[in-house]
Amino acid sequence: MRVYRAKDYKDMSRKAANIISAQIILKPNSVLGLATGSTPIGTYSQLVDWYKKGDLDFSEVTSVNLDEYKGLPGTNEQSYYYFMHQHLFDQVNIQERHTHLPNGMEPDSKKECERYEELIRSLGGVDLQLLGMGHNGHIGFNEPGQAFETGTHCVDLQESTIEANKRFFASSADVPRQAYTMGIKTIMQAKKILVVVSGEDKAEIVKKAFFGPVIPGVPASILQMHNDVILVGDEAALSLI
Ligand SMILES: N[C@@H]1[C@@H](O)[C@H](O)[C@@H](COP(=O)(O)O)O[C@@H]1O
Repeated sequence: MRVYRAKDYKDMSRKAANIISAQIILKPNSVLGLATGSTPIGTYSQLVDWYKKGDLDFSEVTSVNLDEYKGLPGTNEQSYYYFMHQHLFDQVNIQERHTHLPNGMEPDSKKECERYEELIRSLGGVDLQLLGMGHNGHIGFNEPGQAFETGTHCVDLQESTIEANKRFFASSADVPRQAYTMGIKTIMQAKKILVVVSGEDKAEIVKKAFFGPVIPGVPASILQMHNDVILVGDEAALSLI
């Protein structure tokens, strides 16, 4: 694992965007695994900026997102579909048909998870997977305790995750209780993984995930077993390592 220390959130975003940008320049038809959450917003905005300056071209890029709330339509502002269109897809020249997320409106979990897993396989896998990390070490929506070997599946969100994400909803009662997410196995199959972390509140989990034992209780700890992981964090998030 390589660790890039950034001085603040802006610097972290620029460093992460640089890595994604290099990926696209070296392989214009890359399959990017994308993430939501507040941490990668600055990374997306930096990519949009470079695109607008003419330095990046997304026309051949394909994207597959990590996860989506079950039961939220793409028109809902809290859906990850909406988030991705707002922060990236609508602002660059990626082709809509090349952008993929789990379909939160598919009620049949088995059917949707199989479709998504098959889609990723048919694309030849993910070249670069961007990840944020929850306070309990979740990646995507893989909550602590789940088996490392799962593919895309439907999860019951933990109370702490619902609490953390309620800031985006009117109340915690409005936060969906389930989500579709790529599994740990799906994530680990990506050729390269880029993790972004920011803020003092992530320092403890960063230490546990990257320097503690590899255990299902800390889902992100499995990343220690991947042979091409880059961790980009700001001073605060990396303060304990
Ligand atoms: N499903 C997403 C994760 O992919 C993300 O990593 C996490 C942390 O979000 P933030 O970056 O806002 O701390 O939030 C959500 O639960």
